[in-house]
Amino acid sequence: MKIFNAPQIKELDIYTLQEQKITSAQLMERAADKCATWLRNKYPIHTHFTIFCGLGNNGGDGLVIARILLAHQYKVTVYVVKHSPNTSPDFEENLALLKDSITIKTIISEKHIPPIEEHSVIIDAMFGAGINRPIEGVCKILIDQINTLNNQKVAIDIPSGLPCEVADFSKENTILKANYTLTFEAPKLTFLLPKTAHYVGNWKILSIGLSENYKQTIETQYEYIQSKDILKFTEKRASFSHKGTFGHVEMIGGSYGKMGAVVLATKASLRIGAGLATAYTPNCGMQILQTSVPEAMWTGNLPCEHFLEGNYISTHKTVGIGPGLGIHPKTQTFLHLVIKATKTPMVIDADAINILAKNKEWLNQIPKNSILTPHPKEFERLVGSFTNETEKLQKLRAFTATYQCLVVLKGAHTAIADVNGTIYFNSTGNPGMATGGSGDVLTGMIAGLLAQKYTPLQAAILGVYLHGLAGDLTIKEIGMPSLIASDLVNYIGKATLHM
Ligand SMILES: NC(=O)C1=CN([C@@H]2O[C@H](COP(=O)(O)OP(=O)(O)OC[C@H]3O[C@@H](n4cnc5c(N)ncnc54)[C@H](OP(=O)(O)O)[C@@H]3O)[C@@H](O)[C@H]2O)[C@H](O)CC1
Ligand SMILES: [K+]
Repeated sequence: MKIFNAPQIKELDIYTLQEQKITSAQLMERAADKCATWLRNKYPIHTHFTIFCGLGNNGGDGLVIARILLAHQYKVTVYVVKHSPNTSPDFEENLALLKDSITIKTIISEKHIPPIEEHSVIIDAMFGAGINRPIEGVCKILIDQINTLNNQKVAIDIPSGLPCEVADFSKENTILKANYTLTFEAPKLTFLLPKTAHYVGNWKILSIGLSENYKQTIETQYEYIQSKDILKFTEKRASFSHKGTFGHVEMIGGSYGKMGAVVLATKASLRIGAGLATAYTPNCGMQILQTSVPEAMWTGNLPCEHFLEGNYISTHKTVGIGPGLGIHPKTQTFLHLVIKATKTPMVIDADAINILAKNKEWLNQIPKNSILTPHPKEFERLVGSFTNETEKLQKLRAFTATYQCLVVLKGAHTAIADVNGTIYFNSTGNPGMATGGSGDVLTGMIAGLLAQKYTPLQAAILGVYLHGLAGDLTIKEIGMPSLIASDLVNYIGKATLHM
């Protein structure tokens, strides 16, 4: 699903009105009706709503929602925050319609800000996608006050003050903190970024029937990955397949005391469907690997006992490297040899990333279209520090362009940055997955998919999506705090049933 910025949403609106031969007021009615339906399903009939409306179309949505809720016997109080002489035509039209049903109160200055009933649900329809500068004056005072209240707060389209994309003013801006956000058609970029996501609460996408034809023509820098995006490229197995059909993963890593990471990654590569897997570890890993993953083969390189060192000869398998690797100087040299000897895309994780961060001149030598899977701290080691989300995304794009690789930046809504600059955000996963070994499982899954001849972008997207889904399925059974990385491996199979 594409993620649009504010000008793109406007374009899409205008095209939709022409294509469907409807007025903007009819589109507003459709959008507000979706919100009202959601509210009616969630809140029982005696619920009181306090709706704060701005003067543009977000405010117009609020007025229509009020009209619909009133018609369904809800108790509704509406305030229009009059911060400017300008109003939108659809706001005016709906203000006139609502005036027939209730008295609408106006907030012009601080003294008009009302006390709010303790159990009233606050609907935020002050500013939506049209926000273009910091909020000041009476709106700021009102939002600051609302943010101190424990009432449930439902934002329409976007919490007031939050831009669709990160803007220069978002850092010091006043933003309403919602429990729920009912957003139209597609999520906004700021819903997916760590510094701004907490304003949005639980968000729901409400489809308002914008032109699918026109969406196809809009080029976006961001996408949101859902199950239907995955289904486009997953492949069924042909009847006459054999284990060679599904590739051979070579999982390189491990050091004394950190062998579990390779166990998890190797198992995950097999669970996601690689035909064969070989774990490549120091000698101290041989018995551990052979016992805990009997399906995999083992190889090492004498005389490395506790960490990998020495020579490396490629056997042209699909390489994943990093889990449990350590950063011993001899291991660093070994990693350089692996990178130079490997000619096809590889998965680079954990200490392999940390070693590259110490030896940046080697980055130019990694095979084209390789996939690096850093967590935020590892990413920072690679690209240097960043002060805000815009800078982080810029650095992410610059990195993939410079080194012609993909980056999987792990976290809530893991971001997959393609070589061409598109960034895909994941929709699966949960905080229970913030646990040791979770990343090693992901490395194994992506390597296993690469071995099965998915393209690097497909392998990264599919691996991240299914990894998150395995986590979501796990917590349904055992809860979040109990989730450990081995559970993720065990639930890969169930996750793939959704493909
Ligand atoms: N396709 C859709 O998604 C649909 C969305 N709808 C709703 O429409 C809004 C967007 O409406 P819009 O009128 O464009 O914008 P807003 O209501 O968010 O803002 C109105 C004006 O407010 C001014 N503004 C901006 N920032 C500030 C500020 N900090 N302080 C004061 N005023 C501000 C600005 O006008 P200026 O001329 O003053 O610059 C805005 O234009 C969308 O979010 C949905 O809720 C439709 O209802 C259906 C289709
Ligand atoms: K809003």
